[in-house]
Amino acid sequence: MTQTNNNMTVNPDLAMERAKCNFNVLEVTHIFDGGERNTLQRKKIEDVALNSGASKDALGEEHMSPKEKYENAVRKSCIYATMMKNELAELSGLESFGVSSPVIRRTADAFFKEVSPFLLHLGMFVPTIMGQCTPEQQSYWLPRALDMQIIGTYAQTELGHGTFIRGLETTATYDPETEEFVLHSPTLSSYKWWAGGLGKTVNYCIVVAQLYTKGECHGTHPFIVQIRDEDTHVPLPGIKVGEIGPKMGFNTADNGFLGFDHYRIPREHMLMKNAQVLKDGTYVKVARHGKLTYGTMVFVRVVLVNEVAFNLAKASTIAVRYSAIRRQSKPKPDEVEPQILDYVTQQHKLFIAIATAHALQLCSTWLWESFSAVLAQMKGGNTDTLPEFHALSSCLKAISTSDSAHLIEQCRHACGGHGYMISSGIPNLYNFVSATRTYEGDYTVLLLQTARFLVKAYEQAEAKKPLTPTVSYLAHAFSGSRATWDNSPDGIIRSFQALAAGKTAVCVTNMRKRMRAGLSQVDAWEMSTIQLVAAAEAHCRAVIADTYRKEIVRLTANSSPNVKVVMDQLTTLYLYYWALERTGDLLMFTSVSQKDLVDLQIAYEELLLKIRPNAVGLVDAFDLRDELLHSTLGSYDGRVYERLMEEALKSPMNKEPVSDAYSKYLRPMMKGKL
Ligand SMILES: CC/C=C\C/C=C\C/C=C\C/C=C\CCCCC(=O)SCCNC(=O)CCNC(=O)[C@H](O)C(C)(C)COP(=O)(O)OP(=O)(O)OC[C@H]1O[C@@H](n2cnc3c(N)ncnc32)[C@H](O)[C@@H]1OP(=O)(O)O
Ligand SMILES: Cc1cc2nc3c(=O)[nH]c(=O)nc-3n(C[C@H](O)[C@H](O)[C@H](O)COP(=O)(O)OP(=O)(O)OC[C@H]3O[C@@H](n4cnc5c(N)ncnc54)[C@H](O)[C@@H]3O)c2cc1C
Repeated sequence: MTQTNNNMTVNPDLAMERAKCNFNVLEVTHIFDGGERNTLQRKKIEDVALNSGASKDALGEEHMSPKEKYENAVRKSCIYATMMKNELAELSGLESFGVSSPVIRRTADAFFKEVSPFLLHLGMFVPTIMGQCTPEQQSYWLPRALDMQIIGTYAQTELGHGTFIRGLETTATYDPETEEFVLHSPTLSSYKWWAGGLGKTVNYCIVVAQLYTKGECHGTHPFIVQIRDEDTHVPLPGIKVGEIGPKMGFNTADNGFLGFDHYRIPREHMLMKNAQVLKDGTYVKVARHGKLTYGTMVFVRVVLVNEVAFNLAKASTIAVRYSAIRRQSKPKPDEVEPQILDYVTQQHKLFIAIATAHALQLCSTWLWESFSAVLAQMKGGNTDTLPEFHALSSCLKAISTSDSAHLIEQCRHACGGHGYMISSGIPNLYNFVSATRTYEGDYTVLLLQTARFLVKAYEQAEAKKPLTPTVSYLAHAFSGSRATWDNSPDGIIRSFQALAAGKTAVCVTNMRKRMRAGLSQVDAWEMSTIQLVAAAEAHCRAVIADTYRKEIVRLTANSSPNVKVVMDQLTTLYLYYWALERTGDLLMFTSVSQKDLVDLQIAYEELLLKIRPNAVGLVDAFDLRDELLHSTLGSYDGRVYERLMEEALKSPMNKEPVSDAYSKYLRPMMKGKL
């Protein structure tokens, strides 16, 4: 066993990997964090939040009953929220604590193997108050929410409808006599369903309901609604609320249901930034864009790209470290069993996960900056950039969550049987991230939103009208010849854009054909949706590839030579991987030949070998403390087998030498006395 500086006993294979790494790990950490200052600030926050040991459980969460798990999660949420109000608020340098800080959010992961019941309070309740309230409403609600005097959630989805918001059934009918809204759930399918924290934790929620005033329906609007007594926490009369039951993950989030029986709230509890109902019941539209009430969803879609990048970084750290200590099979009889990381197929499974974590992390920062610019313009009354941003955030949310879920599962495959243990950390990561593909807008549904934008942009390009930046490549779609293949990074990115343009053109052509053949526009669109989803996916891959490449070139401009090399290798790997995944499309839409593709495969395999010696260094650069990983397989010291055994011995099943099930069932059955 090798000793490190701080006297930690480290598995010798991992120690060897670290000795072999040829680049400065800290420099890459700074790139991933967005600069040295951010790294220092993150570390300070982690030290304060995690060094006290407050995040630890006496008994592993996985051995608790559902009720114990929930109560334990509330206990730790309260500890963490108190830390946020006190020590962490100042350190995080945020005006309003925690609300948009990925570091605060990530540090919280040390406290929860699943999720906090407060996630929706900070993730959607507070952002909705910030985004949908008038200044007067904000000054009343925001301090109470930030100080955790009230805890809230976001109740939009109903039993009958999640995707189709316009189809929601909950009604909010204005009564000018009492200046109140009457909230009502007219059917079983109108019951709110899913909101995180609603089951047992929150006392307030944002409710999205169909607004009726003066006998007219004005569509869905948000309302802030008290559902439990602020002192006793008992549900208020007219409210039917509870928890929806066990799920694949999110089992500490007490997702809930909620129904209203003619439940009254004051007029001022409608969130009135974008639309108002006056005392006499007159409806006044304030916003210049009809979809601004969907703003919180757009915010969360942006946040999620960062969230899944972080979770993928965790899974790849676990799987790469484990692959460095795990030895299996004997391809060369005279040599020792190799580390499984030496198998090229293993590298193929894992290095794309590292590269994707980088790509998504950098895209998320870029997306956040674009979002801030759109918000700043909207403050000045200009909503022109919103359609492009909605299209962009929709596809990035869809692809980042779907790719991350797939790659986390691939990391589990890479860990063999031990990856299936809860204690490996990977099942919880997968259960969490696979939900992100569905919530906040399902994958297919969001890609079809992007496709709407692409088709419109294509028609603009056809009419030689100006295009917005992310689709400017469509201007080249009418050259009449296939894009020229060239295997440089810029050449591959141009090919990805040609794929997206080509697929969009095919969709438009097919829809026009179908309409000429007599189909309505809606039916022609529906018949083309498989290809429209593929076009939007191709567009998103082009955007991610282009952004990742540009950002890495920019961020490594002053890096040391070896960091430049390894970062360049990772971006190239990302481009080769996706080119090889899409060979059929490249053959359709570019001049690539069979020989070019065979050469590209060989170049890809050689690149894997070049990255191999730096693999552990690359995941170390994510700088994920053991407390965040929650993993027997991925800890920094690589004491995998010791940890697996330690965890197994904690199982309550091992507390008694003979299980009660023996005398109750096994013995009678074996003795023929059952
Ligand atoms: C410290 C802690 C800090 C942070 C927390 C950290 C992490 C938090 C992470 C996560 C939070 C935790 C958990 C979240 C749990 C999940 C919560 C939820 O799921 S809430 C519910 C979410 N629900 C959805 O997302 C529903 C999806 N459906 C829709 O968005 C819409 O219904 C639709 C599919 C977009 C369709 O809408 P609609 O029918 O109204 O519109 P049309 O299709 O007819 O389109 C008309 C026109 O409008 C454009 N448009 C649609 N949406 C938008 C938008 N948002 N912005 C701008 N424009 C929009 C659309 O493109 C059309 O344009 P056109 O083509 O006509 O020009
Ligand atoms: C863990 C978790 C937490 C959640 N938390 C919250 C919360 O806090 N608050 C809240 O309000 N909601 C929450 N939700 C609900 C979530 O937002 C919805 O489940 C999600 O938006 C998908 O909607 P749906 O369930 O209605 O799916 P559906 O729309 O019924 O989707 C089912 C299938 O139909 C397809 N489909 C639907 N419409 C179309 C279409 N137009 N074209 C093609 N295909 C289509 C979808 O692609 C999907 O494959 C949560 C969900 C989960 C899983």
